[in-house]
Amino acid sequence: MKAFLILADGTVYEGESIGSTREVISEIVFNTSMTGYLEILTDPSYCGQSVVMTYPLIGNYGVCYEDMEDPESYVDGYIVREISNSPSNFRSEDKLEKFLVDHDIAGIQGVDTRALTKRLRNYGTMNGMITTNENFVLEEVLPKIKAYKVTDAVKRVSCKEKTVLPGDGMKVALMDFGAKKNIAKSLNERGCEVTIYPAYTSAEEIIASNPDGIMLSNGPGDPKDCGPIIEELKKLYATDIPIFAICLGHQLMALANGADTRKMKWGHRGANHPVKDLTTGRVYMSSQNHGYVVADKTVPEDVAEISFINANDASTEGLHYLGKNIFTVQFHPEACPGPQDTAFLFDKFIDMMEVNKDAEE
Ligand SMILES: NC(=O)CC[C@H](N)C(=O)O
Repeated sequence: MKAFLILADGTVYEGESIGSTREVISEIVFNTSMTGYLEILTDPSYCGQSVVMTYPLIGNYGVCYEDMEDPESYVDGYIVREISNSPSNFRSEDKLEKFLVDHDIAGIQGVDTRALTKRLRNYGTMNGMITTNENFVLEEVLPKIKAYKVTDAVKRVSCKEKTVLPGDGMKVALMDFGAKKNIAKSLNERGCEVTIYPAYTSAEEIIASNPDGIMLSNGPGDPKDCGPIIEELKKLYATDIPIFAICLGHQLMALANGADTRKMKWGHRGANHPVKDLTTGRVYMSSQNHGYVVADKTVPEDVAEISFINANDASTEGLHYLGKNIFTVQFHPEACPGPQDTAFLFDKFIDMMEVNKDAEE
């Protein structure tokens, strides 16, 4: 069956329908990872978006359900050059197309994803519609496409009740704004007892549970849509509890402290984004998925300093809060997919919690 991708600028790409045949309007973003498609499809930060994979053959090692970063997929649409129908991998349990059907993801293959990505780079991230309706009327659908905005995303993806992963090390409260599984796992593997809290849990409840540290997760949408959460983070900042934050968590902590965020032209989504540690000068490869960023020069100088920058475009990739046990990063130290170069940041967080706990005793 034919399928069409219609961009907000009126460009139409014709391809073949894969996965669900439902019609979706979403934000169209591209990811440059060569592998890790299942981790990408189950990263809750893509809620309300359709993902274009720039690598031309996707699905060639099948579906390994263990690799999922969330039991659900919040990706609306999936755009590829070619989907593999003959996966070859001893871990594979299914074909990728079955996964797209099972999770109601509207897919399209046969798209010139290079041309599409160039367009998104030149004009910036755009909304788009994926449809199997051959009789669409461009003038009718374009206003709807243009009007689309990702809303209430954190509420949709966050857990509804708190859960505990037992451990006999440091006690960590993980705020789930749409957390990828490997964040809790990375802490738990290092012995931490991880309590995962719904995004809208009050600061009072977190503080009353007396955690050794607080982890703020990644998550979807515009950070400025999370006003009530930002208010709670201000209260958490005011305590002496060590805090480590990733991606959306990093953006929200910056907003809670007087900095600003802005939407990037096309964002960073891939598994080889170089980030430079400004203390040592060393560059690490990182996994990334973000469309917003902490705006340059908006971080109050007496509150935090920039710890990492992106080596490609010099945008802010990390903050270290002055006089506080708080550090935050825009990239993904939990990887999945992607290089594990920056996993040492979890060890840094654990050291920080231990030193802080010793000092208190
Ligand atoms: N992975 C994330 O946490 C993304 C944060 C935010 N939704 C952005 O796109 O910038």
